[in-house]
Amino acid sequence: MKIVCVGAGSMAESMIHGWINKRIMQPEDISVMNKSDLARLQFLRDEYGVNIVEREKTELRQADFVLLAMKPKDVAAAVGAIRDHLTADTVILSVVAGVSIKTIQKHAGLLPIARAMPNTSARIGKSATGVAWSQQVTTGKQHELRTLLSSIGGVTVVKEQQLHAVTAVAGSGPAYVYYMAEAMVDAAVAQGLSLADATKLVRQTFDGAADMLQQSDFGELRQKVTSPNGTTAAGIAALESLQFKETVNACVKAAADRSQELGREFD
Ligand SMILES: NC(=O)C1=CN([C@@H]2O[C@H](COP(=O)(O)OP(=O)(O)OC[C@H]3O[C@@H](n4cnc5c(N)ncnc54)[C@H](OP(=O)(O)O)[C@@H]3O)[C@@H](O)[C@H]2O)C=CC1
Ligand SMILES: O=C(O)[C@@H]1CCC=N1
Repeated sequence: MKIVCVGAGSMAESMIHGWINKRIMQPEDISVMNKSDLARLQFLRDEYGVNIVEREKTELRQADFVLLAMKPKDVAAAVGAIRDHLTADTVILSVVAGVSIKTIQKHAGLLPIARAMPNTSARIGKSATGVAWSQQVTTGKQHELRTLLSSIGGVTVVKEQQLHAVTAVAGSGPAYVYYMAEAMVDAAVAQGLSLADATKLVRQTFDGAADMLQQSDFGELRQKVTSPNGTTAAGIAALESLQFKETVNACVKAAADRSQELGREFD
């Protein structure tokens, strides 16, 4: 299997790292290209052993999958520059937020398109990825896609329209978790801990809780920590009085709305 990554930023790197780490892909079967940043391509070549797409772009003709990993605003130009080098059975795998299969086909022609929404935990094989594909993607290619995506984490097949929600909760999700971790460190420092101790304690708390989340119901886990009239109950009451769940709902809704908006803006 050969893959060309069009767009070589943080998402492409996370996926490349995951594929190579899990030995799903050999580095020599992966090629990278971007708009102008040659130093970035050279870094990826030196770090992972991948190829840089040559001026003639022959790598594209040989590709089974072409990963689109640029910002939504750059899709039209990027696809325009590669479309004449693609064959009819190249599958385009887009991780671009918001931009629909229909829009990509408008630029690329009626090729098989898959849209996936991974997150940066792909780097350590722990992405939460949602995926949808067009009817042109054959059963064999669907199987290869699942192999590719499951090598970077868990895969959930959804309807294309549901990718906005997947993006809002799982694509952007790691950033919310990091933000919560930052807030907990700040709060711990305000309660008298050193920054180093606060950071160590919060890191370990997230690590343990993330493992526990795999084993039981979320609400049950919370109940087990919460003694009647104890410290956790006091903390959760403060979160409730400040409408924490409503705040999280507003956060996920804003991200999903932005995903829809990006889709409209770059159609
Ligand atoms: N970061 C994340 O957590 C996630 C991101 N995504 C999606 O992945 C996509 C990429 O995000 P991310 O990796 O963070 O972005 P980056 O800004 O890190 O990388 C964008 C890449 O696109 C390249 N590019 C821009 N224009 C073109 C072009 N015309 N032809 C070829 N390459 C081009 C840039 O090249 P150059 O530097 O030369 O301009 C750069 O390599 C986005 O659409 C985002 O929605 C999806 C899931 C998670
Ligand atoms: O912020 C973004 O637009 C991208 C999509 C999901 C994560 N990062």
